[in-house]
Amino acid sequence: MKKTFCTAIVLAAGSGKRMGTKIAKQYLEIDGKPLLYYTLLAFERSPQIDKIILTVGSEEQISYCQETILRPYGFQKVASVITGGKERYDSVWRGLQAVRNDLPKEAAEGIVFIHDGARPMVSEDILERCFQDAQKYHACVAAVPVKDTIKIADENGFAETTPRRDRVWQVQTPQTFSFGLIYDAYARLAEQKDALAEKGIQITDDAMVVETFTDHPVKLTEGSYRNLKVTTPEDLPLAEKYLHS
Ligand SMILES: Nc1ccn([C@@H]2O[C@H](COP(=O)(O)OP(=O)(O)OP(=O)(O)O)[C@@H](O)[C@H]2O)c(=O)n1
Ligand SMILES: C[C@](O)(CO)[C@H](O)COP(=O)(O)O
Repeated sequence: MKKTFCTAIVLAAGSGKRMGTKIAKQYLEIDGKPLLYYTLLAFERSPQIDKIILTVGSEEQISYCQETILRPYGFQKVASVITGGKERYDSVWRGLQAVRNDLPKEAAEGIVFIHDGARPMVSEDILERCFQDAQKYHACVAAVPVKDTIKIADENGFAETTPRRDRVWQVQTPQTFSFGLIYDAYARLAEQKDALAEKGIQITDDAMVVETFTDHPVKLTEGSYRNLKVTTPEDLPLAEKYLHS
């Protein structure tokens, strides 16, 4: 049976403000290699992934990635390196358009994995589970049950509500979709993002775009507590520990 074409959009166009380092966090090194190397390696090695679209922060970063990561380490699946946008969702939208414009038509008939470049610990097991669930449900996100009690705050910083902990999940990436579903949802976001911003609606993940513009349910797929997003300084030694274990 013909394999479903799978594309990964790896997001690395952020500036890493919360990390507080001079260079963007995705280029911080572990064992002499940038974090982004490890993220790309997971998708390069995955038998599910056919092509990768990489979004970076600038034209200079395109050259930097090609010369210091893609060429030296022989990444074959990276089909395009493009510049992202101001917000994460802008970068995703540019990546989705690249899938449609730069890749064979099978890509737009297949599945797309949208993944944070700052999550270098993504495993083949997670990719496989996301592939299976995306084939079955057409929309899924890697996620783990929260361990702490979560509270929703009011505007004054007081606890307002406490959701049932057994119904609260901490969402990760990849966020994986049938390409047409996520492309059409993002096309509507592109038209309405200013109106949403005026209403104070923050689009912080891709599932939200599907939830906002479609009635399609999004499956929560088992991720891993090791699949952390390197965001603040204390995350780096943890990522290093996980990479070595
Ligand atoms: N305009 C943006 C913003 C973020 N990202 C990417 O999306 C992922 C998750 O975003 P986040 O962890 O917030 O990264 P930054 O935006 O770089 O971090 P910060 O918010 O601390 O600046 C990262 O791999 C980041 O590079 C992106 O491609 N384009
Ligand atoms: C998409 C995400 O990784 C899911 O947890 C998260 O929302 C990204 O947020 P960020 O502020 O762009 O890192």
